[in-house]
Amino acid sequence: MRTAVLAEPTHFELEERPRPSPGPDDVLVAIRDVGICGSDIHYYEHGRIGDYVVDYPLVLGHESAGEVVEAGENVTGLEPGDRVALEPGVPCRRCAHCKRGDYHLCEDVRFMATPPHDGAFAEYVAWPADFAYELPESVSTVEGALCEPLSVGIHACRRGNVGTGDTVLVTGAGPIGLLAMEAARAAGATDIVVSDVVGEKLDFAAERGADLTVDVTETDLETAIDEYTGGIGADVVVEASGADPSIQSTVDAVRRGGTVVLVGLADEATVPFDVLEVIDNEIDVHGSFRYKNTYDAAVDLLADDAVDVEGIVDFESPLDDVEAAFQRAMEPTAIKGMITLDS
Ligand SMILES: NC(=O)c1ccc[n+]([C@@H]2O[C@H](COP(=O)([O-])OP(=O)(O)OC[C@H]3O[C@@H](n4cnc5c(N)ncnc54)[C@H](O)[C@@H]3O)[C@@H](O)[C@H]2O)c1
Ligand SMILES: C[C@@H](O)[C@H](N)C(=O)O
Repeated sequence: MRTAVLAEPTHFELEERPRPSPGPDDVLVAIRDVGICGSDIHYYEHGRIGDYVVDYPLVLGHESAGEVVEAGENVTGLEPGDRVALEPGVPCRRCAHCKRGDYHLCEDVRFMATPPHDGAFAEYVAWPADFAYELPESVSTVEGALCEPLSVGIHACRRGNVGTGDTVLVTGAGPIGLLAMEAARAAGATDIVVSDVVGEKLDFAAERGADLTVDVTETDLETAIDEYTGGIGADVVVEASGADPSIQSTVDAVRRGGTVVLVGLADEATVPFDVLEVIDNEIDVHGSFRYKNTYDAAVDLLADDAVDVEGIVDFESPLDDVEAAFQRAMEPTAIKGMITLDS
């Protein structure tokens, strides 16, 4: 099968590799669409993210969907011809975290495209059937692939307990912020404010329904939120930029008794943070790591047309052009590139 392999920093090679064989509990999936995520770009450019260091060659891509072509002997509920979204992190199922139900915190998770595990920029992937979610007729495989970043947004909104009538501030209008905005709206938020430092990103967020956008290079975020909420502050802040100033501003923008959800990964582990504001204002600060039990919800939201994910895709490229696609994805105004594979 054709496979795009990251052979060295900033260089892919197209290789012929053997088609994987599904185990008894797996499905073999002919991949149709794979999104390019910021973490793929980071591995492409820098060869590492924190302690995860690429041992070349590595297959990138973890936002994937395709068509089942073979099902292992124990698989029930999926058969050849079914279209599925693949949840990329398969946990050990045995550790204390898995047994508590926090399978996304499993330390032995096999997560696609996270060293040393290969991802989905390939014609076929064999994957455990219980981490493959059937897509109804009305949901495309592009949408199936985007269940992954949508899941990050759903999990963040669950961590923030976003509810009916809430005002939610999303800081950062990249794919994660835009899809957190979708998830917040679907969870009942009626007012969504989005901040960024790039005007084009904010224009795009406004086109997609943000009620207010704030360019923090021009306007003070706390002042803008105060004006919008009559001095109260946002009920929930979802921090989706990873930028230090944005992380610091969350505690000023949230209301007393509100919740801050930290999704964006800061460059450094330590960011100065006003803990007295957190204490005096009883602010709940939650980390949000990947997701758990979100794929069924993501597929249902898509089937109900309750979220728009496909609209964030700004270009599609074939597997053969993966290198050019990554170069394009690195442009400052790019949002989401999609690698498409022929049937
Ligand atoms: N916690 C998790 O499980 C998880 C999962 C996926 C991604 N992430 C992280 O979430 C973040 C967002 O991911 P993405 O793919 O959307 O990234 P992205 O780089 O595409 O988007 C980040 C956005 O933040 C904007 N930004 C920069 N400085 C800002 C500031 N001071 N205020 C407001 N916005 C600012 C950028 O212009 C950009 O539009 C990244 O840090 C990523 O690593 C975390
Ligand atoms: C969750 C996923 O999208 C993220 N890029 C990660 O590797 O954790």
